[in-house]
Amino acid sequence: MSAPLINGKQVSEEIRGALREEVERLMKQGLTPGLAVVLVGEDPASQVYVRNKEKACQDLGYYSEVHRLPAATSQEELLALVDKLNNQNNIHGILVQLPLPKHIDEKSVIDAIAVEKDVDGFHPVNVGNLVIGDDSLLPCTPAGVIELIKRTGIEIAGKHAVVIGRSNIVGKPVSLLLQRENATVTMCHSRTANMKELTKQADILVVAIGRANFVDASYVKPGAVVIDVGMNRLDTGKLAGDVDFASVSEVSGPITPVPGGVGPMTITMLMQNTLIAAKRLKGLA
Ligand SMILES: Nc1nc2c(c(=O)[nH]1)N[C@@H](CN(C=O)c1ccc(C(=O)N[C@@H](CCC(=O)O)C(=O)O)cc1)CN2
Repeated sequence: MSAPLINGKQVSEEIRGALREEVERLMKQGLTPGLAVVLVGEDPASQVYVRNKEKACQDLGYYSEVHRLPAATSQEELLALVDKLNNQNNIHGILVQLPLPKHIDEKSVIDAIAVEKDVDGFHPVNVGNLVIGDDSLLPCTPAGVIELIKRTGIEIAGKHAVVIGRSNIVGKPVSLLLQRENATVTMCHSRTANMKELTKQADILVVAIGRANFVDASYVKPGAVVIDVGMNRLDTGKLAGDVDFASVSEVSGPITPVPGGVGPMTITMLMQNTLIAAKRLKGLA
């Protein structure tokens, strides 16, 4: 490997340091940011992510509530909890961990979260504001991708960015955020013809297609920045990105590893969103 690593853990720690200091200042003004996380069921990966969110709150001095509900929880029960949290003054951010059990309609639950407490940035009003370029709470992983690129000292403006993947939670919002940073953006997806012809034009390649090791060196222009948003658990138990790191890092420029790249930024951006939401709700921003 010759390509420089983009270190998500390090960038994440830098941001958390600044958040910690800001929380200390806000607490002197009587504001403690509060985050409620709701987990339904026992998905092992979700349990780890929720525990890490709880730890991040403790580490940064936030108030936190974790609601662990049985898998058989009904949609009505979950909506009643969301309603209670919407009206709770010490809670500024609400996150319902995804995926939800199949009998619960994700959209109904996301739509029920108060827009100003939607620290996941998934509510249609926040998505709409992102599309038109108005102020909104940004989805955590896409916001983390942009922070990671910028804080590594990589210029986005004027670059050709190619995004592989068109999901509502990563591909679409990351494309919009790259445009907002003045990149020229091309989107590819599973039905794109001649994908390599497009990806080989990318100065910045963001991969979020959800297929382990999908992108190898033949997709990448020499020296291009490569951001791997993939997180695929292999049968061996190992975590793999959507990028074949060994192959791509032979030709690429700066590249994110998995783990240790975009992943750590997701929870850090959640903490940042919670702080922003708390300040807005208190009239301090
Ligand atoms: N309501 C939400 N649900 C889910 C989201 C989300 O943003 N909001 N994203 C993912 C899970 N996720 C946070 O919830 C998340 C995923 C991965 C990481 C992370 O730090 N990954 C590490 C590796 C961890 C491991 O070994 O498993 C890394 O990449 O270094 C943090 C958060 C789905 N659900």
